[in-house]
Amino acid sequence: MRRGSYSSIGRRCGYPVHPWNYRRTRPPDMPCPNFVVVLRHERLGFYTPQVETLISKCKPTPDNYEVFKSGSVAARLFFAQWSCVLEAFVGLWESRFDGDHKFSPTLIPNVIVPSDVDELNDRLKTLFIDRIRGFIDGELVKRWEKKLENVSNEIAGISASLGKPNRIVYAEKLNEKKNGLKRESDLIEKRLREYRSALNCILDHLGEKHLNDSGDGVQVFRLKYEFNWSRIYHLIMRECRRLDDGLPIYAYRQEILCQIMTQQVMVLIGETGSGKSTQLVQFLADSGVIVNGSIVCTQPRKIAALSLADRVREESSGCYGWNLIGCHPSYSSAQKFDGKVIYMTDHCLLQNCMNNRSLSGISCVIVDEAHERSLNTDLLLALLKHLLCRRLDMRLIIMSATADADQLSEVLLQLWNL
Ligand SMILES: Nc1ncnc2c1ncn2[C@@H]1O[C@H](COP(=O)(O)OP(=O)(O)OP(=O)(O)O)[C@@H](O)[C@H]1O
Repeated sequence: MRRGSYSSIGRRCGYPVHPWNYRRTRPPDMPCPNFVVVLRHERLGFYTPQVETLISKCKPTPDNYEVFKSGSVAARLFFAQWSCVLEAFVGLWESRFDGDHKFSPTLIPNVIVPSDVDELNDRLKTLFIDRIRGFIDGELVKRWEKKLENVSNEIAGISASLGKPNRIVYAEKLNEKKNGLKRESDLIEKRLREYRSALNCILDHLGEKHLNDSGDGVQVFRLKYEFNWSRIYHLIMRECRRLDDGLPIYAYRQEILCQIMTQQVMVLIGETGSGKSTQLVQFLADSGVIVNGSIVCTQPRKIAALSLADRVREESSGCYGWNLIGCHPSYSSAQKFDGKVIYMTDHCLLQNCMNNRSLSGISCVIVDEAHERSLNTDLLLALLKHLLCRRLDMRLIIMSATADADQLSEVLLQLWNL
């Protein structure tokens, strides 16, 4: 036996002990475990049958466990042996990737040995790298490549038709269709490139070499040195969902990030539903382009601010800490900018701006639906103009679905020259 219970061998060997004292929370008849695997669920709810099934399939079986009927922790599995917890923990992540359950396992050791942490990280690195490689050449990518092939065949067919004598009206129609298909094919290629560069960025973090370059030189994820397996898992899955959804803005992620890195003000125009309001904040928060301070996205209406915050929280579940996506639908003097992304009404930001002229705590302001040109938006933009001169670290992004970018820039210049 490599190690006994925490109270005997763990202490005798002088291993450091995890600050969380399990003796306080474990059931009275349960011996103090050396290792605890916590199974968390992103959504609060009741999942006793699912978690019981998962535990029954866990190999090796835990020495003991607790199942919770509600809350974010679904269960805690207790192990005495390192070899057992290691196999069980890696197995739980494997089955998570296989889609057998939706619980994120976290290991809390009561007895910490650095070589154990290294062993666990090595095993998980191998598993994650293997799965990422699978995703890079997976079914989803093949489906998009097939679509790309079909579009290319269609373009070739139209080019062949255009080579024959045609009536002018018909030739114009064919040309229009060909241009549309070319745009679609470009978009698919760019989306695939974004997807690969995001997964390669995670491979980099895991210390794995890869052949493809990471696009425009912008890191789409800013990952800390230590491995947060749950976060990495959710980032991978969100990339797969993004490719699957095929929102137009995804194809331009690195281009947009490059612009924001180098320019203080940017005007972003995209058709309705292209993903501006929900995706851009996440791109910024992931990439670390906006390092300190919050990213504030203003909306003309409260309902839009609340619904977007909910949507982004749902989409990015597991990718950031708990309260990092917030919403301030109305102004309060006690408001703090402690979230990474905050949706608010333009009226609320204007009030904040009047009371805190330097907008300390905010590093990026996104003014959405700028074409609506409300009085609040215009006043806000006027105040932001002065602020941008003082705060060179600050970024302003003006977004609209319907406006012409040049026309909007012109209006802004006029407004700022007043
Ligand atoms: N609260 C929500 N619930 C469900 N789906 C949503 C929600 N908000 C956005 N979506 C979906 O997410 C996608 C991107 O929406 P998003 O609002 O980011 O686009 P947009 O370019 O900002 O559009 P608009 O210019 O109309 O604001 C759309 O397909 C939309 O249907």
